[in-house]
Amino acid sequence: MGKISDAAMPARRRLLKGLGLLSGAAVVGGCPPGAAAGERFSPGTLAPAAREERQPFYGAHQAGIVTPQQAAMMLVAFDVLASDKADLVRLCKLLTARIAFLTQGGEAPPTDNPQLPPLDSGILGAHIWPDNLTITVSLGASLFDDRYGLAALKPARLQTMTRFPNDALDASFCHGDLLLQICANTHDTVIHALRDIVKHTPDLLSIRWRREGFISQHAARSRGRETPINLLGFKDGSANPDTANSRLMERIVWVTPEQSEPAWTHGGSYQAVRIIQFRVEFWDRTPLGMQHEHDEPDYRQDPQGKIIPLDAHIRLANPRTPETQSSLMLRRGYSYSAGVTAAGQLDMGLLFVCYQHDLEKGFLAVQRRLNGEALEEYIKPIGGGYFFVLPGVKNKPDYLAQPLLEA
Ligand SMILES: C=CC1=C(C)c2cc3[nH]c(cc4nc(cc5[nH]c(cc1n2)c(C)c5CCC(=O)O)C(CCC(=O)O)=C4C)c(C)c3C=C
Ligand SMILES: [Fe+2]
Repeated sequence: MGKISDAAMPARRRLLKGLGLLSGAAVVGGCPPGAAAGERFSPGTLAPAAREERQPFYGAHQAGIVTPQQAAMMLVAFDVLASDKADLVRLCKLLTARIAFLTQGGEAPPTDNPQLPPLDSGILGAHIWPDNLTITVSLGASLFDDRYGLAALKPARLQTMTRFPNDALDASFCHGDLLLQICANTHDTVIHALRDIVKHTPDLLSIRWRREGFISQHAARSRGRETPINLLGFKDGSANPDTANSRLMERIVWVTPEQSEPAWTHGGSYQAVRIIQFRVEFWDRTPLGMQHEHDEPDYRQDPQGKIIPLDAHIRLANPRTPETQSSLMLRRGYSYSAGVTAAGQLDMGLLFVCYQHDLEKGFLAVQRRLNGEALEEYIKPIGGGYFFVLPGVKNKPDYLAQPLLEA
């Protein structure tokens, strides 16, 4: 294995200075059911694993965004096959019913007739435990084409993801009419949920791409006290905004009536998804630099970048100036490990997911600042897309996307 040249060392040292080793103050988030009194969890940390744990389905916002991160996740993008708007309504009602059931749990439907296929995959046994499941539904810009007459109602900032300079996008891992972000305490529950939804929608949805993610078991076992470590070895998520602060979430994450957006979008959020492959073999051959995690940086005391270089990832991502306050976002990333690339390298990386009330001011502004950063030597974005997370379903007879489809 070749030794990395000296010339490459400062780049990695600089990266470490600006990444996990100066990761900002620990911020805390909501308190999930089943947590001990006083225990709080940030979005970058895991709730206690328990199959009885349940996230509410009904509410102003969908679950799975400010929800403390579960251990297992899957992103599944679909092409919608619905033949017309009425068929799209049928799909949304079906999704609502399945998600409401799966996230709250209950008895698996019995199969009385051995001649017929079973109604449930059976992989969770006779009882379907909620297992902290969330299924978050979002729509891609392509759903607002001429198929369903929704063009005039498209969220103002929703667009098709285009290539950034360091991207090597694989078309088979990009975009989609509809995206499900499925998260739970265990992968069994995530897979069961996917199979349930696919089984109920064969004429309405066709899978376009899929990726499974996880957060580190180390963080999982710490029950919220430690931020997950990503596959480059950085604590990732510690500088996230406080999800327990609902006023802050209104400002950063949720679309509100103050924005010039169609009324149906209020309570929803823009979601940017990026499948970012890491060059882990290269990274693992590069010497390490610093080793300490510090508190929230004060860039006003370091205008020349002597402590944190001006081009460090965290400084570019959030320069902490009054002008860049509008580009704050909530990150909810997961690691992925998916076999071997065609070039024989480990296919591992980050399923970067972030939420913001304005895609332009949030993800797009931040990614433009990050273009050309030193970290690019070790990463390659290969897929993803931009989506709009539907507002929550407030009450029982209502269904997902109803304000859009009945506008
Ligand atoms: C466009 C948005 C971002 C992309 C893409 C992104 C990729 C990326 N990030 C890391 C590792 C870390 N990022 C950290 C902080 C951080 N990153 C972004 C945005 C993107 N990152 C933001 C907005 C922030 C917060 C900055 C702040 O508020 O100070 C950190 C520090 C710890 C933390 O807060 O999470 C790490 C580590 C990798 C490896 C990566 C892609 C490969
Ligand atoms: Fe980052």
